[in-house]
Amino acid sequence: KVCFCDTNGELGTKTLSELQSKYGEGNAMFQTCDVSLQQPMENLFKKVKETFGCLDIVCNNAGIGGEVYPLWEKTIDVNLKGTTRGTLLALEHMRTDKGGKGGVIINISSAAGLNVNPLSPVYSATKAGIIALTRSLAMNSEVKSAGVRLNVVCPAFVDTDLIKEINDDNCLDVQKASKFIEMIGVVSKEVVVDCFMELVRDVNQNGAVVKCSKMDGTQYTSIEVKPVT
Ligand SMILES: NC(=O)C1=CN([C@@H]2O[C@H](COP(=O)(O)OP(=O)(O)OC[C@H]3O[C@@H](n4cnc5c(N)ncnc54)[C@H](O)[C@@H]3O)[C@@H](O)[C@H]2O)C=CC1
Ligand SMILES: CC/C=C\C[C@H](O)[C@H](O)/C=C/C=C/C=C\C=C\C(=O)C/C=C\CCC(=O)O
Repeated sequence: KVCFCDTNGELGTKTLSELQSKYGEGNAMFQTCDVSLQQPMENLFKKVKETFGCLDIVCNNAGIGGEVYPLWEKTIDVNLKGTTRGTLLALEHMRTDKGGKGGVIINISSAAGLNVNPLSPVYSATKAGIIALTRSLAMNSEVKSAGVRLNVVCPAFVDTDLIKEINDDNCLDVQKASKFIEMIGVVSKEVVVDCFMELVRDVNQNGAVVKCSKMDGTQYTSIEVKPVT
């Protein structure tokens, strides 16, 4: 069973029909919802719990690019605040100490958050924030005891609309970006899905940061962690 949300109602409804005809009407739900808004997101999580009984897997995936005002602020609202909101709501519904059944949260960051990207600094900062948020919660002893794992996927370039829409609003130098993307290469959506599924299925993965790139393949990063006592 799956529920997904998007601000694009038309695309969401089309995808919902496809999922329902493949997996059955009662097994897929779509809600138009903006991840940057608290109340609609709270309502959505409640609705999923009422409809499906519990939440086992949550993916915070919504993301945009924007480097000039007011788009840079929206980029922080959607990418960093939206992912934080979705993560905290997911935790609330999944934690065994709050009546949940445990589960796994997968957040979608970017290689731009692992590395730096001088052509999209605001985007890059939001994606670095997502990595820090996810790893920090994954290492929190109370979250661990409550049966929730958190992992993060950092794709380099993926064949989606996001990289087809590079312009002066979301990039500081479109020509340089195009050359950079050509150099790194672009992976298919399936590569990211495989990585996502591995992090869902492997119960030993908690706090994992995985980069998927055409140039380097799929790599688990190793960042030294000094345990907080
Ligand atoms: N395409 C790429 O090269 C890469 C993408 N990513 C990340 O992957 C994730 C998915 O992006 P793509 O599928 O590539 O882009 P996309 O542009 O095809 O899809 C993003 C989706 O998010 C939705 N969305 C935007 N703002 C929203 C909001 N406020 N609330 C709810 N939904 C909203 C859009 O309507 C769209 O359907 C994003 O977080 C992106 O930053 C990360 C690295 C590389
Ligand atoms: C170069 C892109 C510039 C602008 C793009 C816009 O901001 C756009 O809206 C979205 C960008 C999405 C970027 C996705 C991935 C970015 C990856 C990197 O910047 C770094 C990739 C590889 C670095 C080499 C490595 O670490 O392996």
